[in-house]
Amino acid sequence: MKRILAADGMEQSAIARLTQAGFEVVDAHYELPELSEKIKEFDVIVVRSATKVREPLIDEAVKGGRLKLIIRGGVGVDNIDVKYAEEKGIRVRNTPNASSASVAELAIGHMFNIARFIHSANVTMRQGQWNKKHYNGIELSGKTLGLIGFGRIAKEVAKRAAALGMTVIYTNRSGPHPENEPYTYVTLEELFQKADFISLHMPKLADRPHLIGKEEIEKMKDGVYLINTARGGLIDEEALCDALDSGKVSAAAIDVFKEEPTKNERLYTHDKISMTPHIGASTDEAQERIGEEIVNIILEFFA
Ligand SMILES: NC(=O)C1=CN([C@@H]2O[C@H](COP(=O)(O)OP(=O)(O)OC[C@H]3O[C@@H](n4cnc5c(N)ncnc54)[C@H](O)[C@@H]3O)[C@@H](O)[C@H]2O)C=CC1
Ligand SMILES: O=C(O)CCC(=O)C(=O)O
Repeated sequence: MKRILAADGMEQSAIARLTQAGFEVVDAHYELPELSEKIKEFDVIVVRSATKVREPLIDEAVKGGRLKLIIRGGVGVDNIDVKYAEEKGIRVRNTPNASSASVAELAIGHMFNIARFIHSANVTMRQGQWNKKHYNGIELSGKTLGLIGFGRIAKEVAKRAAALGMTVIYTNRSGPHPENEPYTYVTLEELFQKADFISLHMPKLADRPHLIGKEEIEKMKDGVYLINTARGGLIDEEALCDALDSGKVSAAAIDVFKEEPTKNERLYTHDKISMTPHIGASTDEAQERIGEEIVNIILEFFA
């Protein structure tokens, strides 16, 4: 019987379908070094973002001679040493489509938060304060939203932002494409100059720690709003805090952190940041779709 380790949880309906199809699913999270031993007993490991599948763990799996497939229940595979696994004959798959709408909705929600101080007002009202005078915000309507990366999630953000009356510009690695109309392609430099809101929707960089640091922030409009629901560290956290303190950046929204859970106290105590603990894909709908995709990948793989 093929054995599947759901290392970071899996939808019950997906577990039921796999069990029905004759697989044994173990829904358990192990930390290293225990995971290095456990992984030898499985044909498939399914992870979200908590479990890191790095070279040493892959070496242990290879010693076990059983692991054939690593599935990332999600989009970003930066927690898996993909090339190394594939070199060792272990396939790596992800579920690229399942969570786009959920992440897009979270990004838009964060934009409303920071434009209207919703995140701060929630905190201060719970403390018994009535800070009406402090919370004069701005409208999203009429503002320019710059999207960095224009893949599945950014396209969902663009649709929603356009419906709110925002002008959407984007930049990505592949350049302009007629399919992306009516949104306007710009270079990264142009985007920095033109955007009132900047939202990141691209993978973690392989060759450098961050995309946006002090220098890049200086090129942006005064009072810009930054949103990162992509990957932690794409915006340098210290440079961001400095820019929030100086007022160069009006406010920021962050779902993803350089280290998770974040220990950056300056960041998580900053009242100009609307933050969530990496919950972009944490909706019933996204997790159901992810579960379905995982089942389909496994059934197809072992067909
Ligand atoms: N907060 C959360 O829970 C979630 C976060 N994510 C993150 O969102 C990212 C984007 O997801 P999708 O839109 O589904 O991916 P996608 O693969 O559909 O799109 C990625 C886009 O980024 C662009 N890109 C890649 N490298 C770039 C660079 N150096 N500069 C500019 N553009 C670049 C690509 O050309 C493409 O347009 C994922 O890589 C993942 O890190 C994804 C799902 C959930
Ligand atoms: O599994 C999660 O909750 C994280 C989702 C994510 O970041 C991704 O799919 O890339």
